Order: sequence, then structure tokens, then C-alpha cells
Amino acid sequence: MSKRIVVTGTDTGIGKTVFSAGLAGLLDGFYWKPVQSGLDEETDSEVVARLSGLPAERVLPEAYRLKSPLSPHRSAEIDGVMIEVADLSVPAVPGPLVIEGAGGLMVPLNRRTRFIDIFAQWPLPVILCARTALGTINHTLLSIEALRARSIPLIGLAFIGDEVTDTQRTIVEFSGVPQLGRLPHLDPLTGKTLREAMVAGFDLALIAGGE
Ligand SMILES: Nc1ncnc2c1ncn2[C@@H]1O[C@H](COP(=O)(O)OP(=O)(O)OP(=O)(O)O)[C@@H](O)[C@H]1O
Ligand SMILES: C[C@H](N)[C@H](N)CCCCCC(=O)O
Ligand SMILES: [Mg+2]
Repeated sequence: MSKRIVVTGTDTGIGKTVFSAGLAGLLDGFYWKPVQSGLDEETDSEVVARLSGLPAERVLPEAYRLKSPLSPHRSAEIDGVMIEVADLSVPAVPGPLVIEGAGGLMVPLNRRTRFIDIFAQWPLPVILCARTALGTINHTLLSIEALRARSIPLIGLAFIGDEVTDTQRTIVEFSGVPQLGRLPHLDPLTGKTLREAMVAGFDLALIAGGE
């Protein structure tokens, strides 16, 4: 079985998709977004197809595509859809697979199940994306506690944003979770700048905890 990695984060809008595109590209792998909520803007899968440099067929179809850019449980209710956990079994692909959740760990898929519940069922190793900006110490340490409480394997932390040395160090010291690297804010953000930043910012050998 090839490496399969879940990319999660401390919140929505923190850069999971950009990091996932960079990671899937570096691994020369596949990308899967099980549940997309919000279809009016470019979807996460479309962003990954644009930025990763991977062929279009390496971006797998979502299990659920929901119209409203809301928490998936609510977006599904508005569309009259019930998200069934059984539909979220991990696709088999002939290479490394990067799987991206939506928002943070406690985001609900329906009125009974949250992302963290399916991550615990799978249970694949996780990379936790965390901002470097103020507020991240609390969000990141809480997310790590939630993963540990469910024995979900955590490969390490991917920081996103400009370097804030003490913040990153504080999170690593309190948690004992390794920093895998940091993706700076990129301007312009293109497939080329992303790939270069991933190569410069991450040691692929450290991301060795996948199946
Ligand atoms: N390293 C970066 N450099 C420049 N812009 C970035 C970077 N990371 C993220 N962004 C921008 O920030 C916004 C949010 O990023 P992204 O869509 O990756 O968040 P997300 O965590 O995947 O959110 P969601 O929970 O909706 O999946 C996007 O406009 C994206 O282009
Ligand atoms: C719409 C957004 N971009 C994500 N796809 C979903 C984020 C859900 C967050 C829910 C919450 O934590 O309040
Ligand atoms: Mg995303």
C-alpha cells in the first residue's frame, strides 16, 4: 500500500489546500477532497489541479459536492443530502494519496459525525497545518490534544505563514510534535513558486509516517 496522508488543520482558510497541492506534487501522488462545500468559487480540487503540477486524473472526484460554502453538515442539509460515512472510504490508488478535510478537526459531516471521527476510523497518519500568526498556539495545542485523545497518528506540523520563531518553538516544545517545515506566504502563488517553497521548506524524508 502506498503512503496515504490526511492533511488537516487548526481552522478553515489557513492554507491546507495550498499545502496539499504542494505535498501531492512533491510526492508525485494523488489528491482527494472527500467533501467539498462551496461550488461558486474555485473548488479545492480545482486549486490543486492548477497548482500541483499533477495530471488532472490524479485529482480524484469528491464523494460529496455541496453548493453552500458552509460547514458540510449544514451545506448538505440545505442541498437535501445526507452525508453517509460509508461513502467516505479511502479510494485505492497506485501511488501516494493526500486527503484533505474541510476546516478543522471538529467540523461536522452530519448531526452525528465529525471529520475527526472518520479520521479515527480510517486511521491514517495526519499532518496538522497551523498558521504562524497570533492565536495559533491555542488552536494548535487543542487540535493536537484532540488527535491524541483518539490515538490518531500525527506525523507532524506544517506551519503556514511567515516565520514566527518563538510561536513555532513554543508549540513544538509544549506538544513534542515535530515541525515538518514551513510554507511562507507566497506572492505570486503559482505552481512554480509553490513547488520551490515546498522543496526549500520541507524535508520529504520527515514526512515518512504514512502507510
Ligand atoms: N502559502 C500561501 N501563500 C499565499 N497564499 C496562500 C498560501 N496559503 C494559502 N493561501 C491563500 O489563502 C486562502 C485560503 O487558503 P486555502 O484555501 O488553502 O485554505 P484551507 O485551509 O484549505 O481552507 P478550507 O477549510 O476551506 O479547505 C486562499 O486564497 C489561498 O490562495
Ligand atoms: C466553506 C469553507 N471553505 C470550508 N469548506 C468549510 C469550513 C467549515 C467550518 C465550520 C466551523 O468550524 O465553523
Ligand atoms: Mg481547503
